[in-house]
Amino acid sequence: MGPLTRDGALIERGARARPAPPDGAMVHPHGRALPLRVGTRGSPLALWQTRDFIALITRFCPVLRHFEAFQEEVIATTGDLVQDRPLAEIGGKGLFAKEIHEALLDRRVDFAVHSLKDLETELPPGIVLACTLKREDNRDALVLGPDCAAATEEDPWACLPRGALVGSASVRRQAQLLHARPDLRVEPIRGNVQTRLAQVASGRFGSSLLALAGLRRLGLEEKAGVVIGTDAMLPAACQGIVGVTCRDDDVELHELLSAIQDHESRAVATAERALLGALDGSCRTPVGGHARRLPDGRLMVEGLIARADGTFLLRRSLTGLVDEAAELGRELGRSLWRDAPADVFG
Ligand SMILES: NCc1[nH]cc(CCC(=O)O)c1CC(=O)O
Repeated sequence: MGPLTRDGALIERGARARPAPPDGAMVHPHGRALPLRVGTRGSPLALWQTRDFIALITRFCPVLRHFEAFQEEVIATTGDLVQDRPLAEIGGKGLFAKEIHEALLDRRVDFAVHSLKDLETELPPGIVLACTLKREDNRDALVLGPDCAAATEEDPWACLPRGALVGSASVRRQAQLLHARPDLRVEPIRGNVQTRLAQVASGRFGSSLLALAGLRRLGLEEKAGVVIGTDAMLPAACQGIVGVTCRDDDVELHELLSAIQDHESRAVATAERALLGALDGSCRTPVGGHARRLPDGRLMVEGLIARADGTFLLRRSLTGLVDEAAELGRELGRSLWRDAPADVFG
């Protein structure tokens, strides 16, 4: 195995997993059968993230570079299959991961790559979050249609005309937008990033809110008309972070995966997932979370809970030691939970 230090700037882009060679399983020095089967959703963003991860792990484990070491298994999830309704209506948690967890537990795949913000805080027994990658920018961005004005620095919403229709299926984005701009209308927009962009370009929606991370990974950053600062819109917990799951009894793979983990990202993910867990809302509950390291090394966690129509919004922060990331997130979550009206929990 090669050196396990990580240099985010050196990640190879666009590496592709290939099918296993016809002459059967290969064995790598730890006695493990190759190829390793990687579970992934099939959206362009999911595939990009999976291939980026394969490039990364290959970099740190050169032995995997010399073989056709990975095999992608594309898995359709409930979140992918239901395109005609907002996910909040379907209910339940982990709509983008259930089928992927099942594939892991059935040993149809060895590990899986996820957008961590779509992964439920309590994983099924037998599955662990083995690794989190360096966080991409976690801010949201406005994609602007032809009727929008030029963006200004001081007011990110000023470019939206009065009464404009904004496409978003996220109650978190909707609540914060309506809180700032009660004149706007928000209607659900679904589908992958490209589909949403097309619906703004066609005029069906005046604008849309998307994660900057997704646009950037897909090479579509120029579509971000305005990048919304976290003061104006608190991102979703773990937005911009890719996480990798495996079976907890797969000790050697777990070790390999956790060796390439980004520790900073793990700390903020731990705090943000604990915050989310403590709030215990339904997927109709608008919740935001953002943790970051301060220059003095401590961890600051910000959290937000709101009513979907924007008529209630509570935002607080808590600062503490990085080693207590989970406790910090949980305590902040509990404090928000105590002071939010019952109806926001859906
Ligand atoms: N729910 C879909 C989803 N899951 C992760 C991302 C963006 C990438 C990331 O957060 O890492 C997106 C698209 C979006 O919210 O615009």
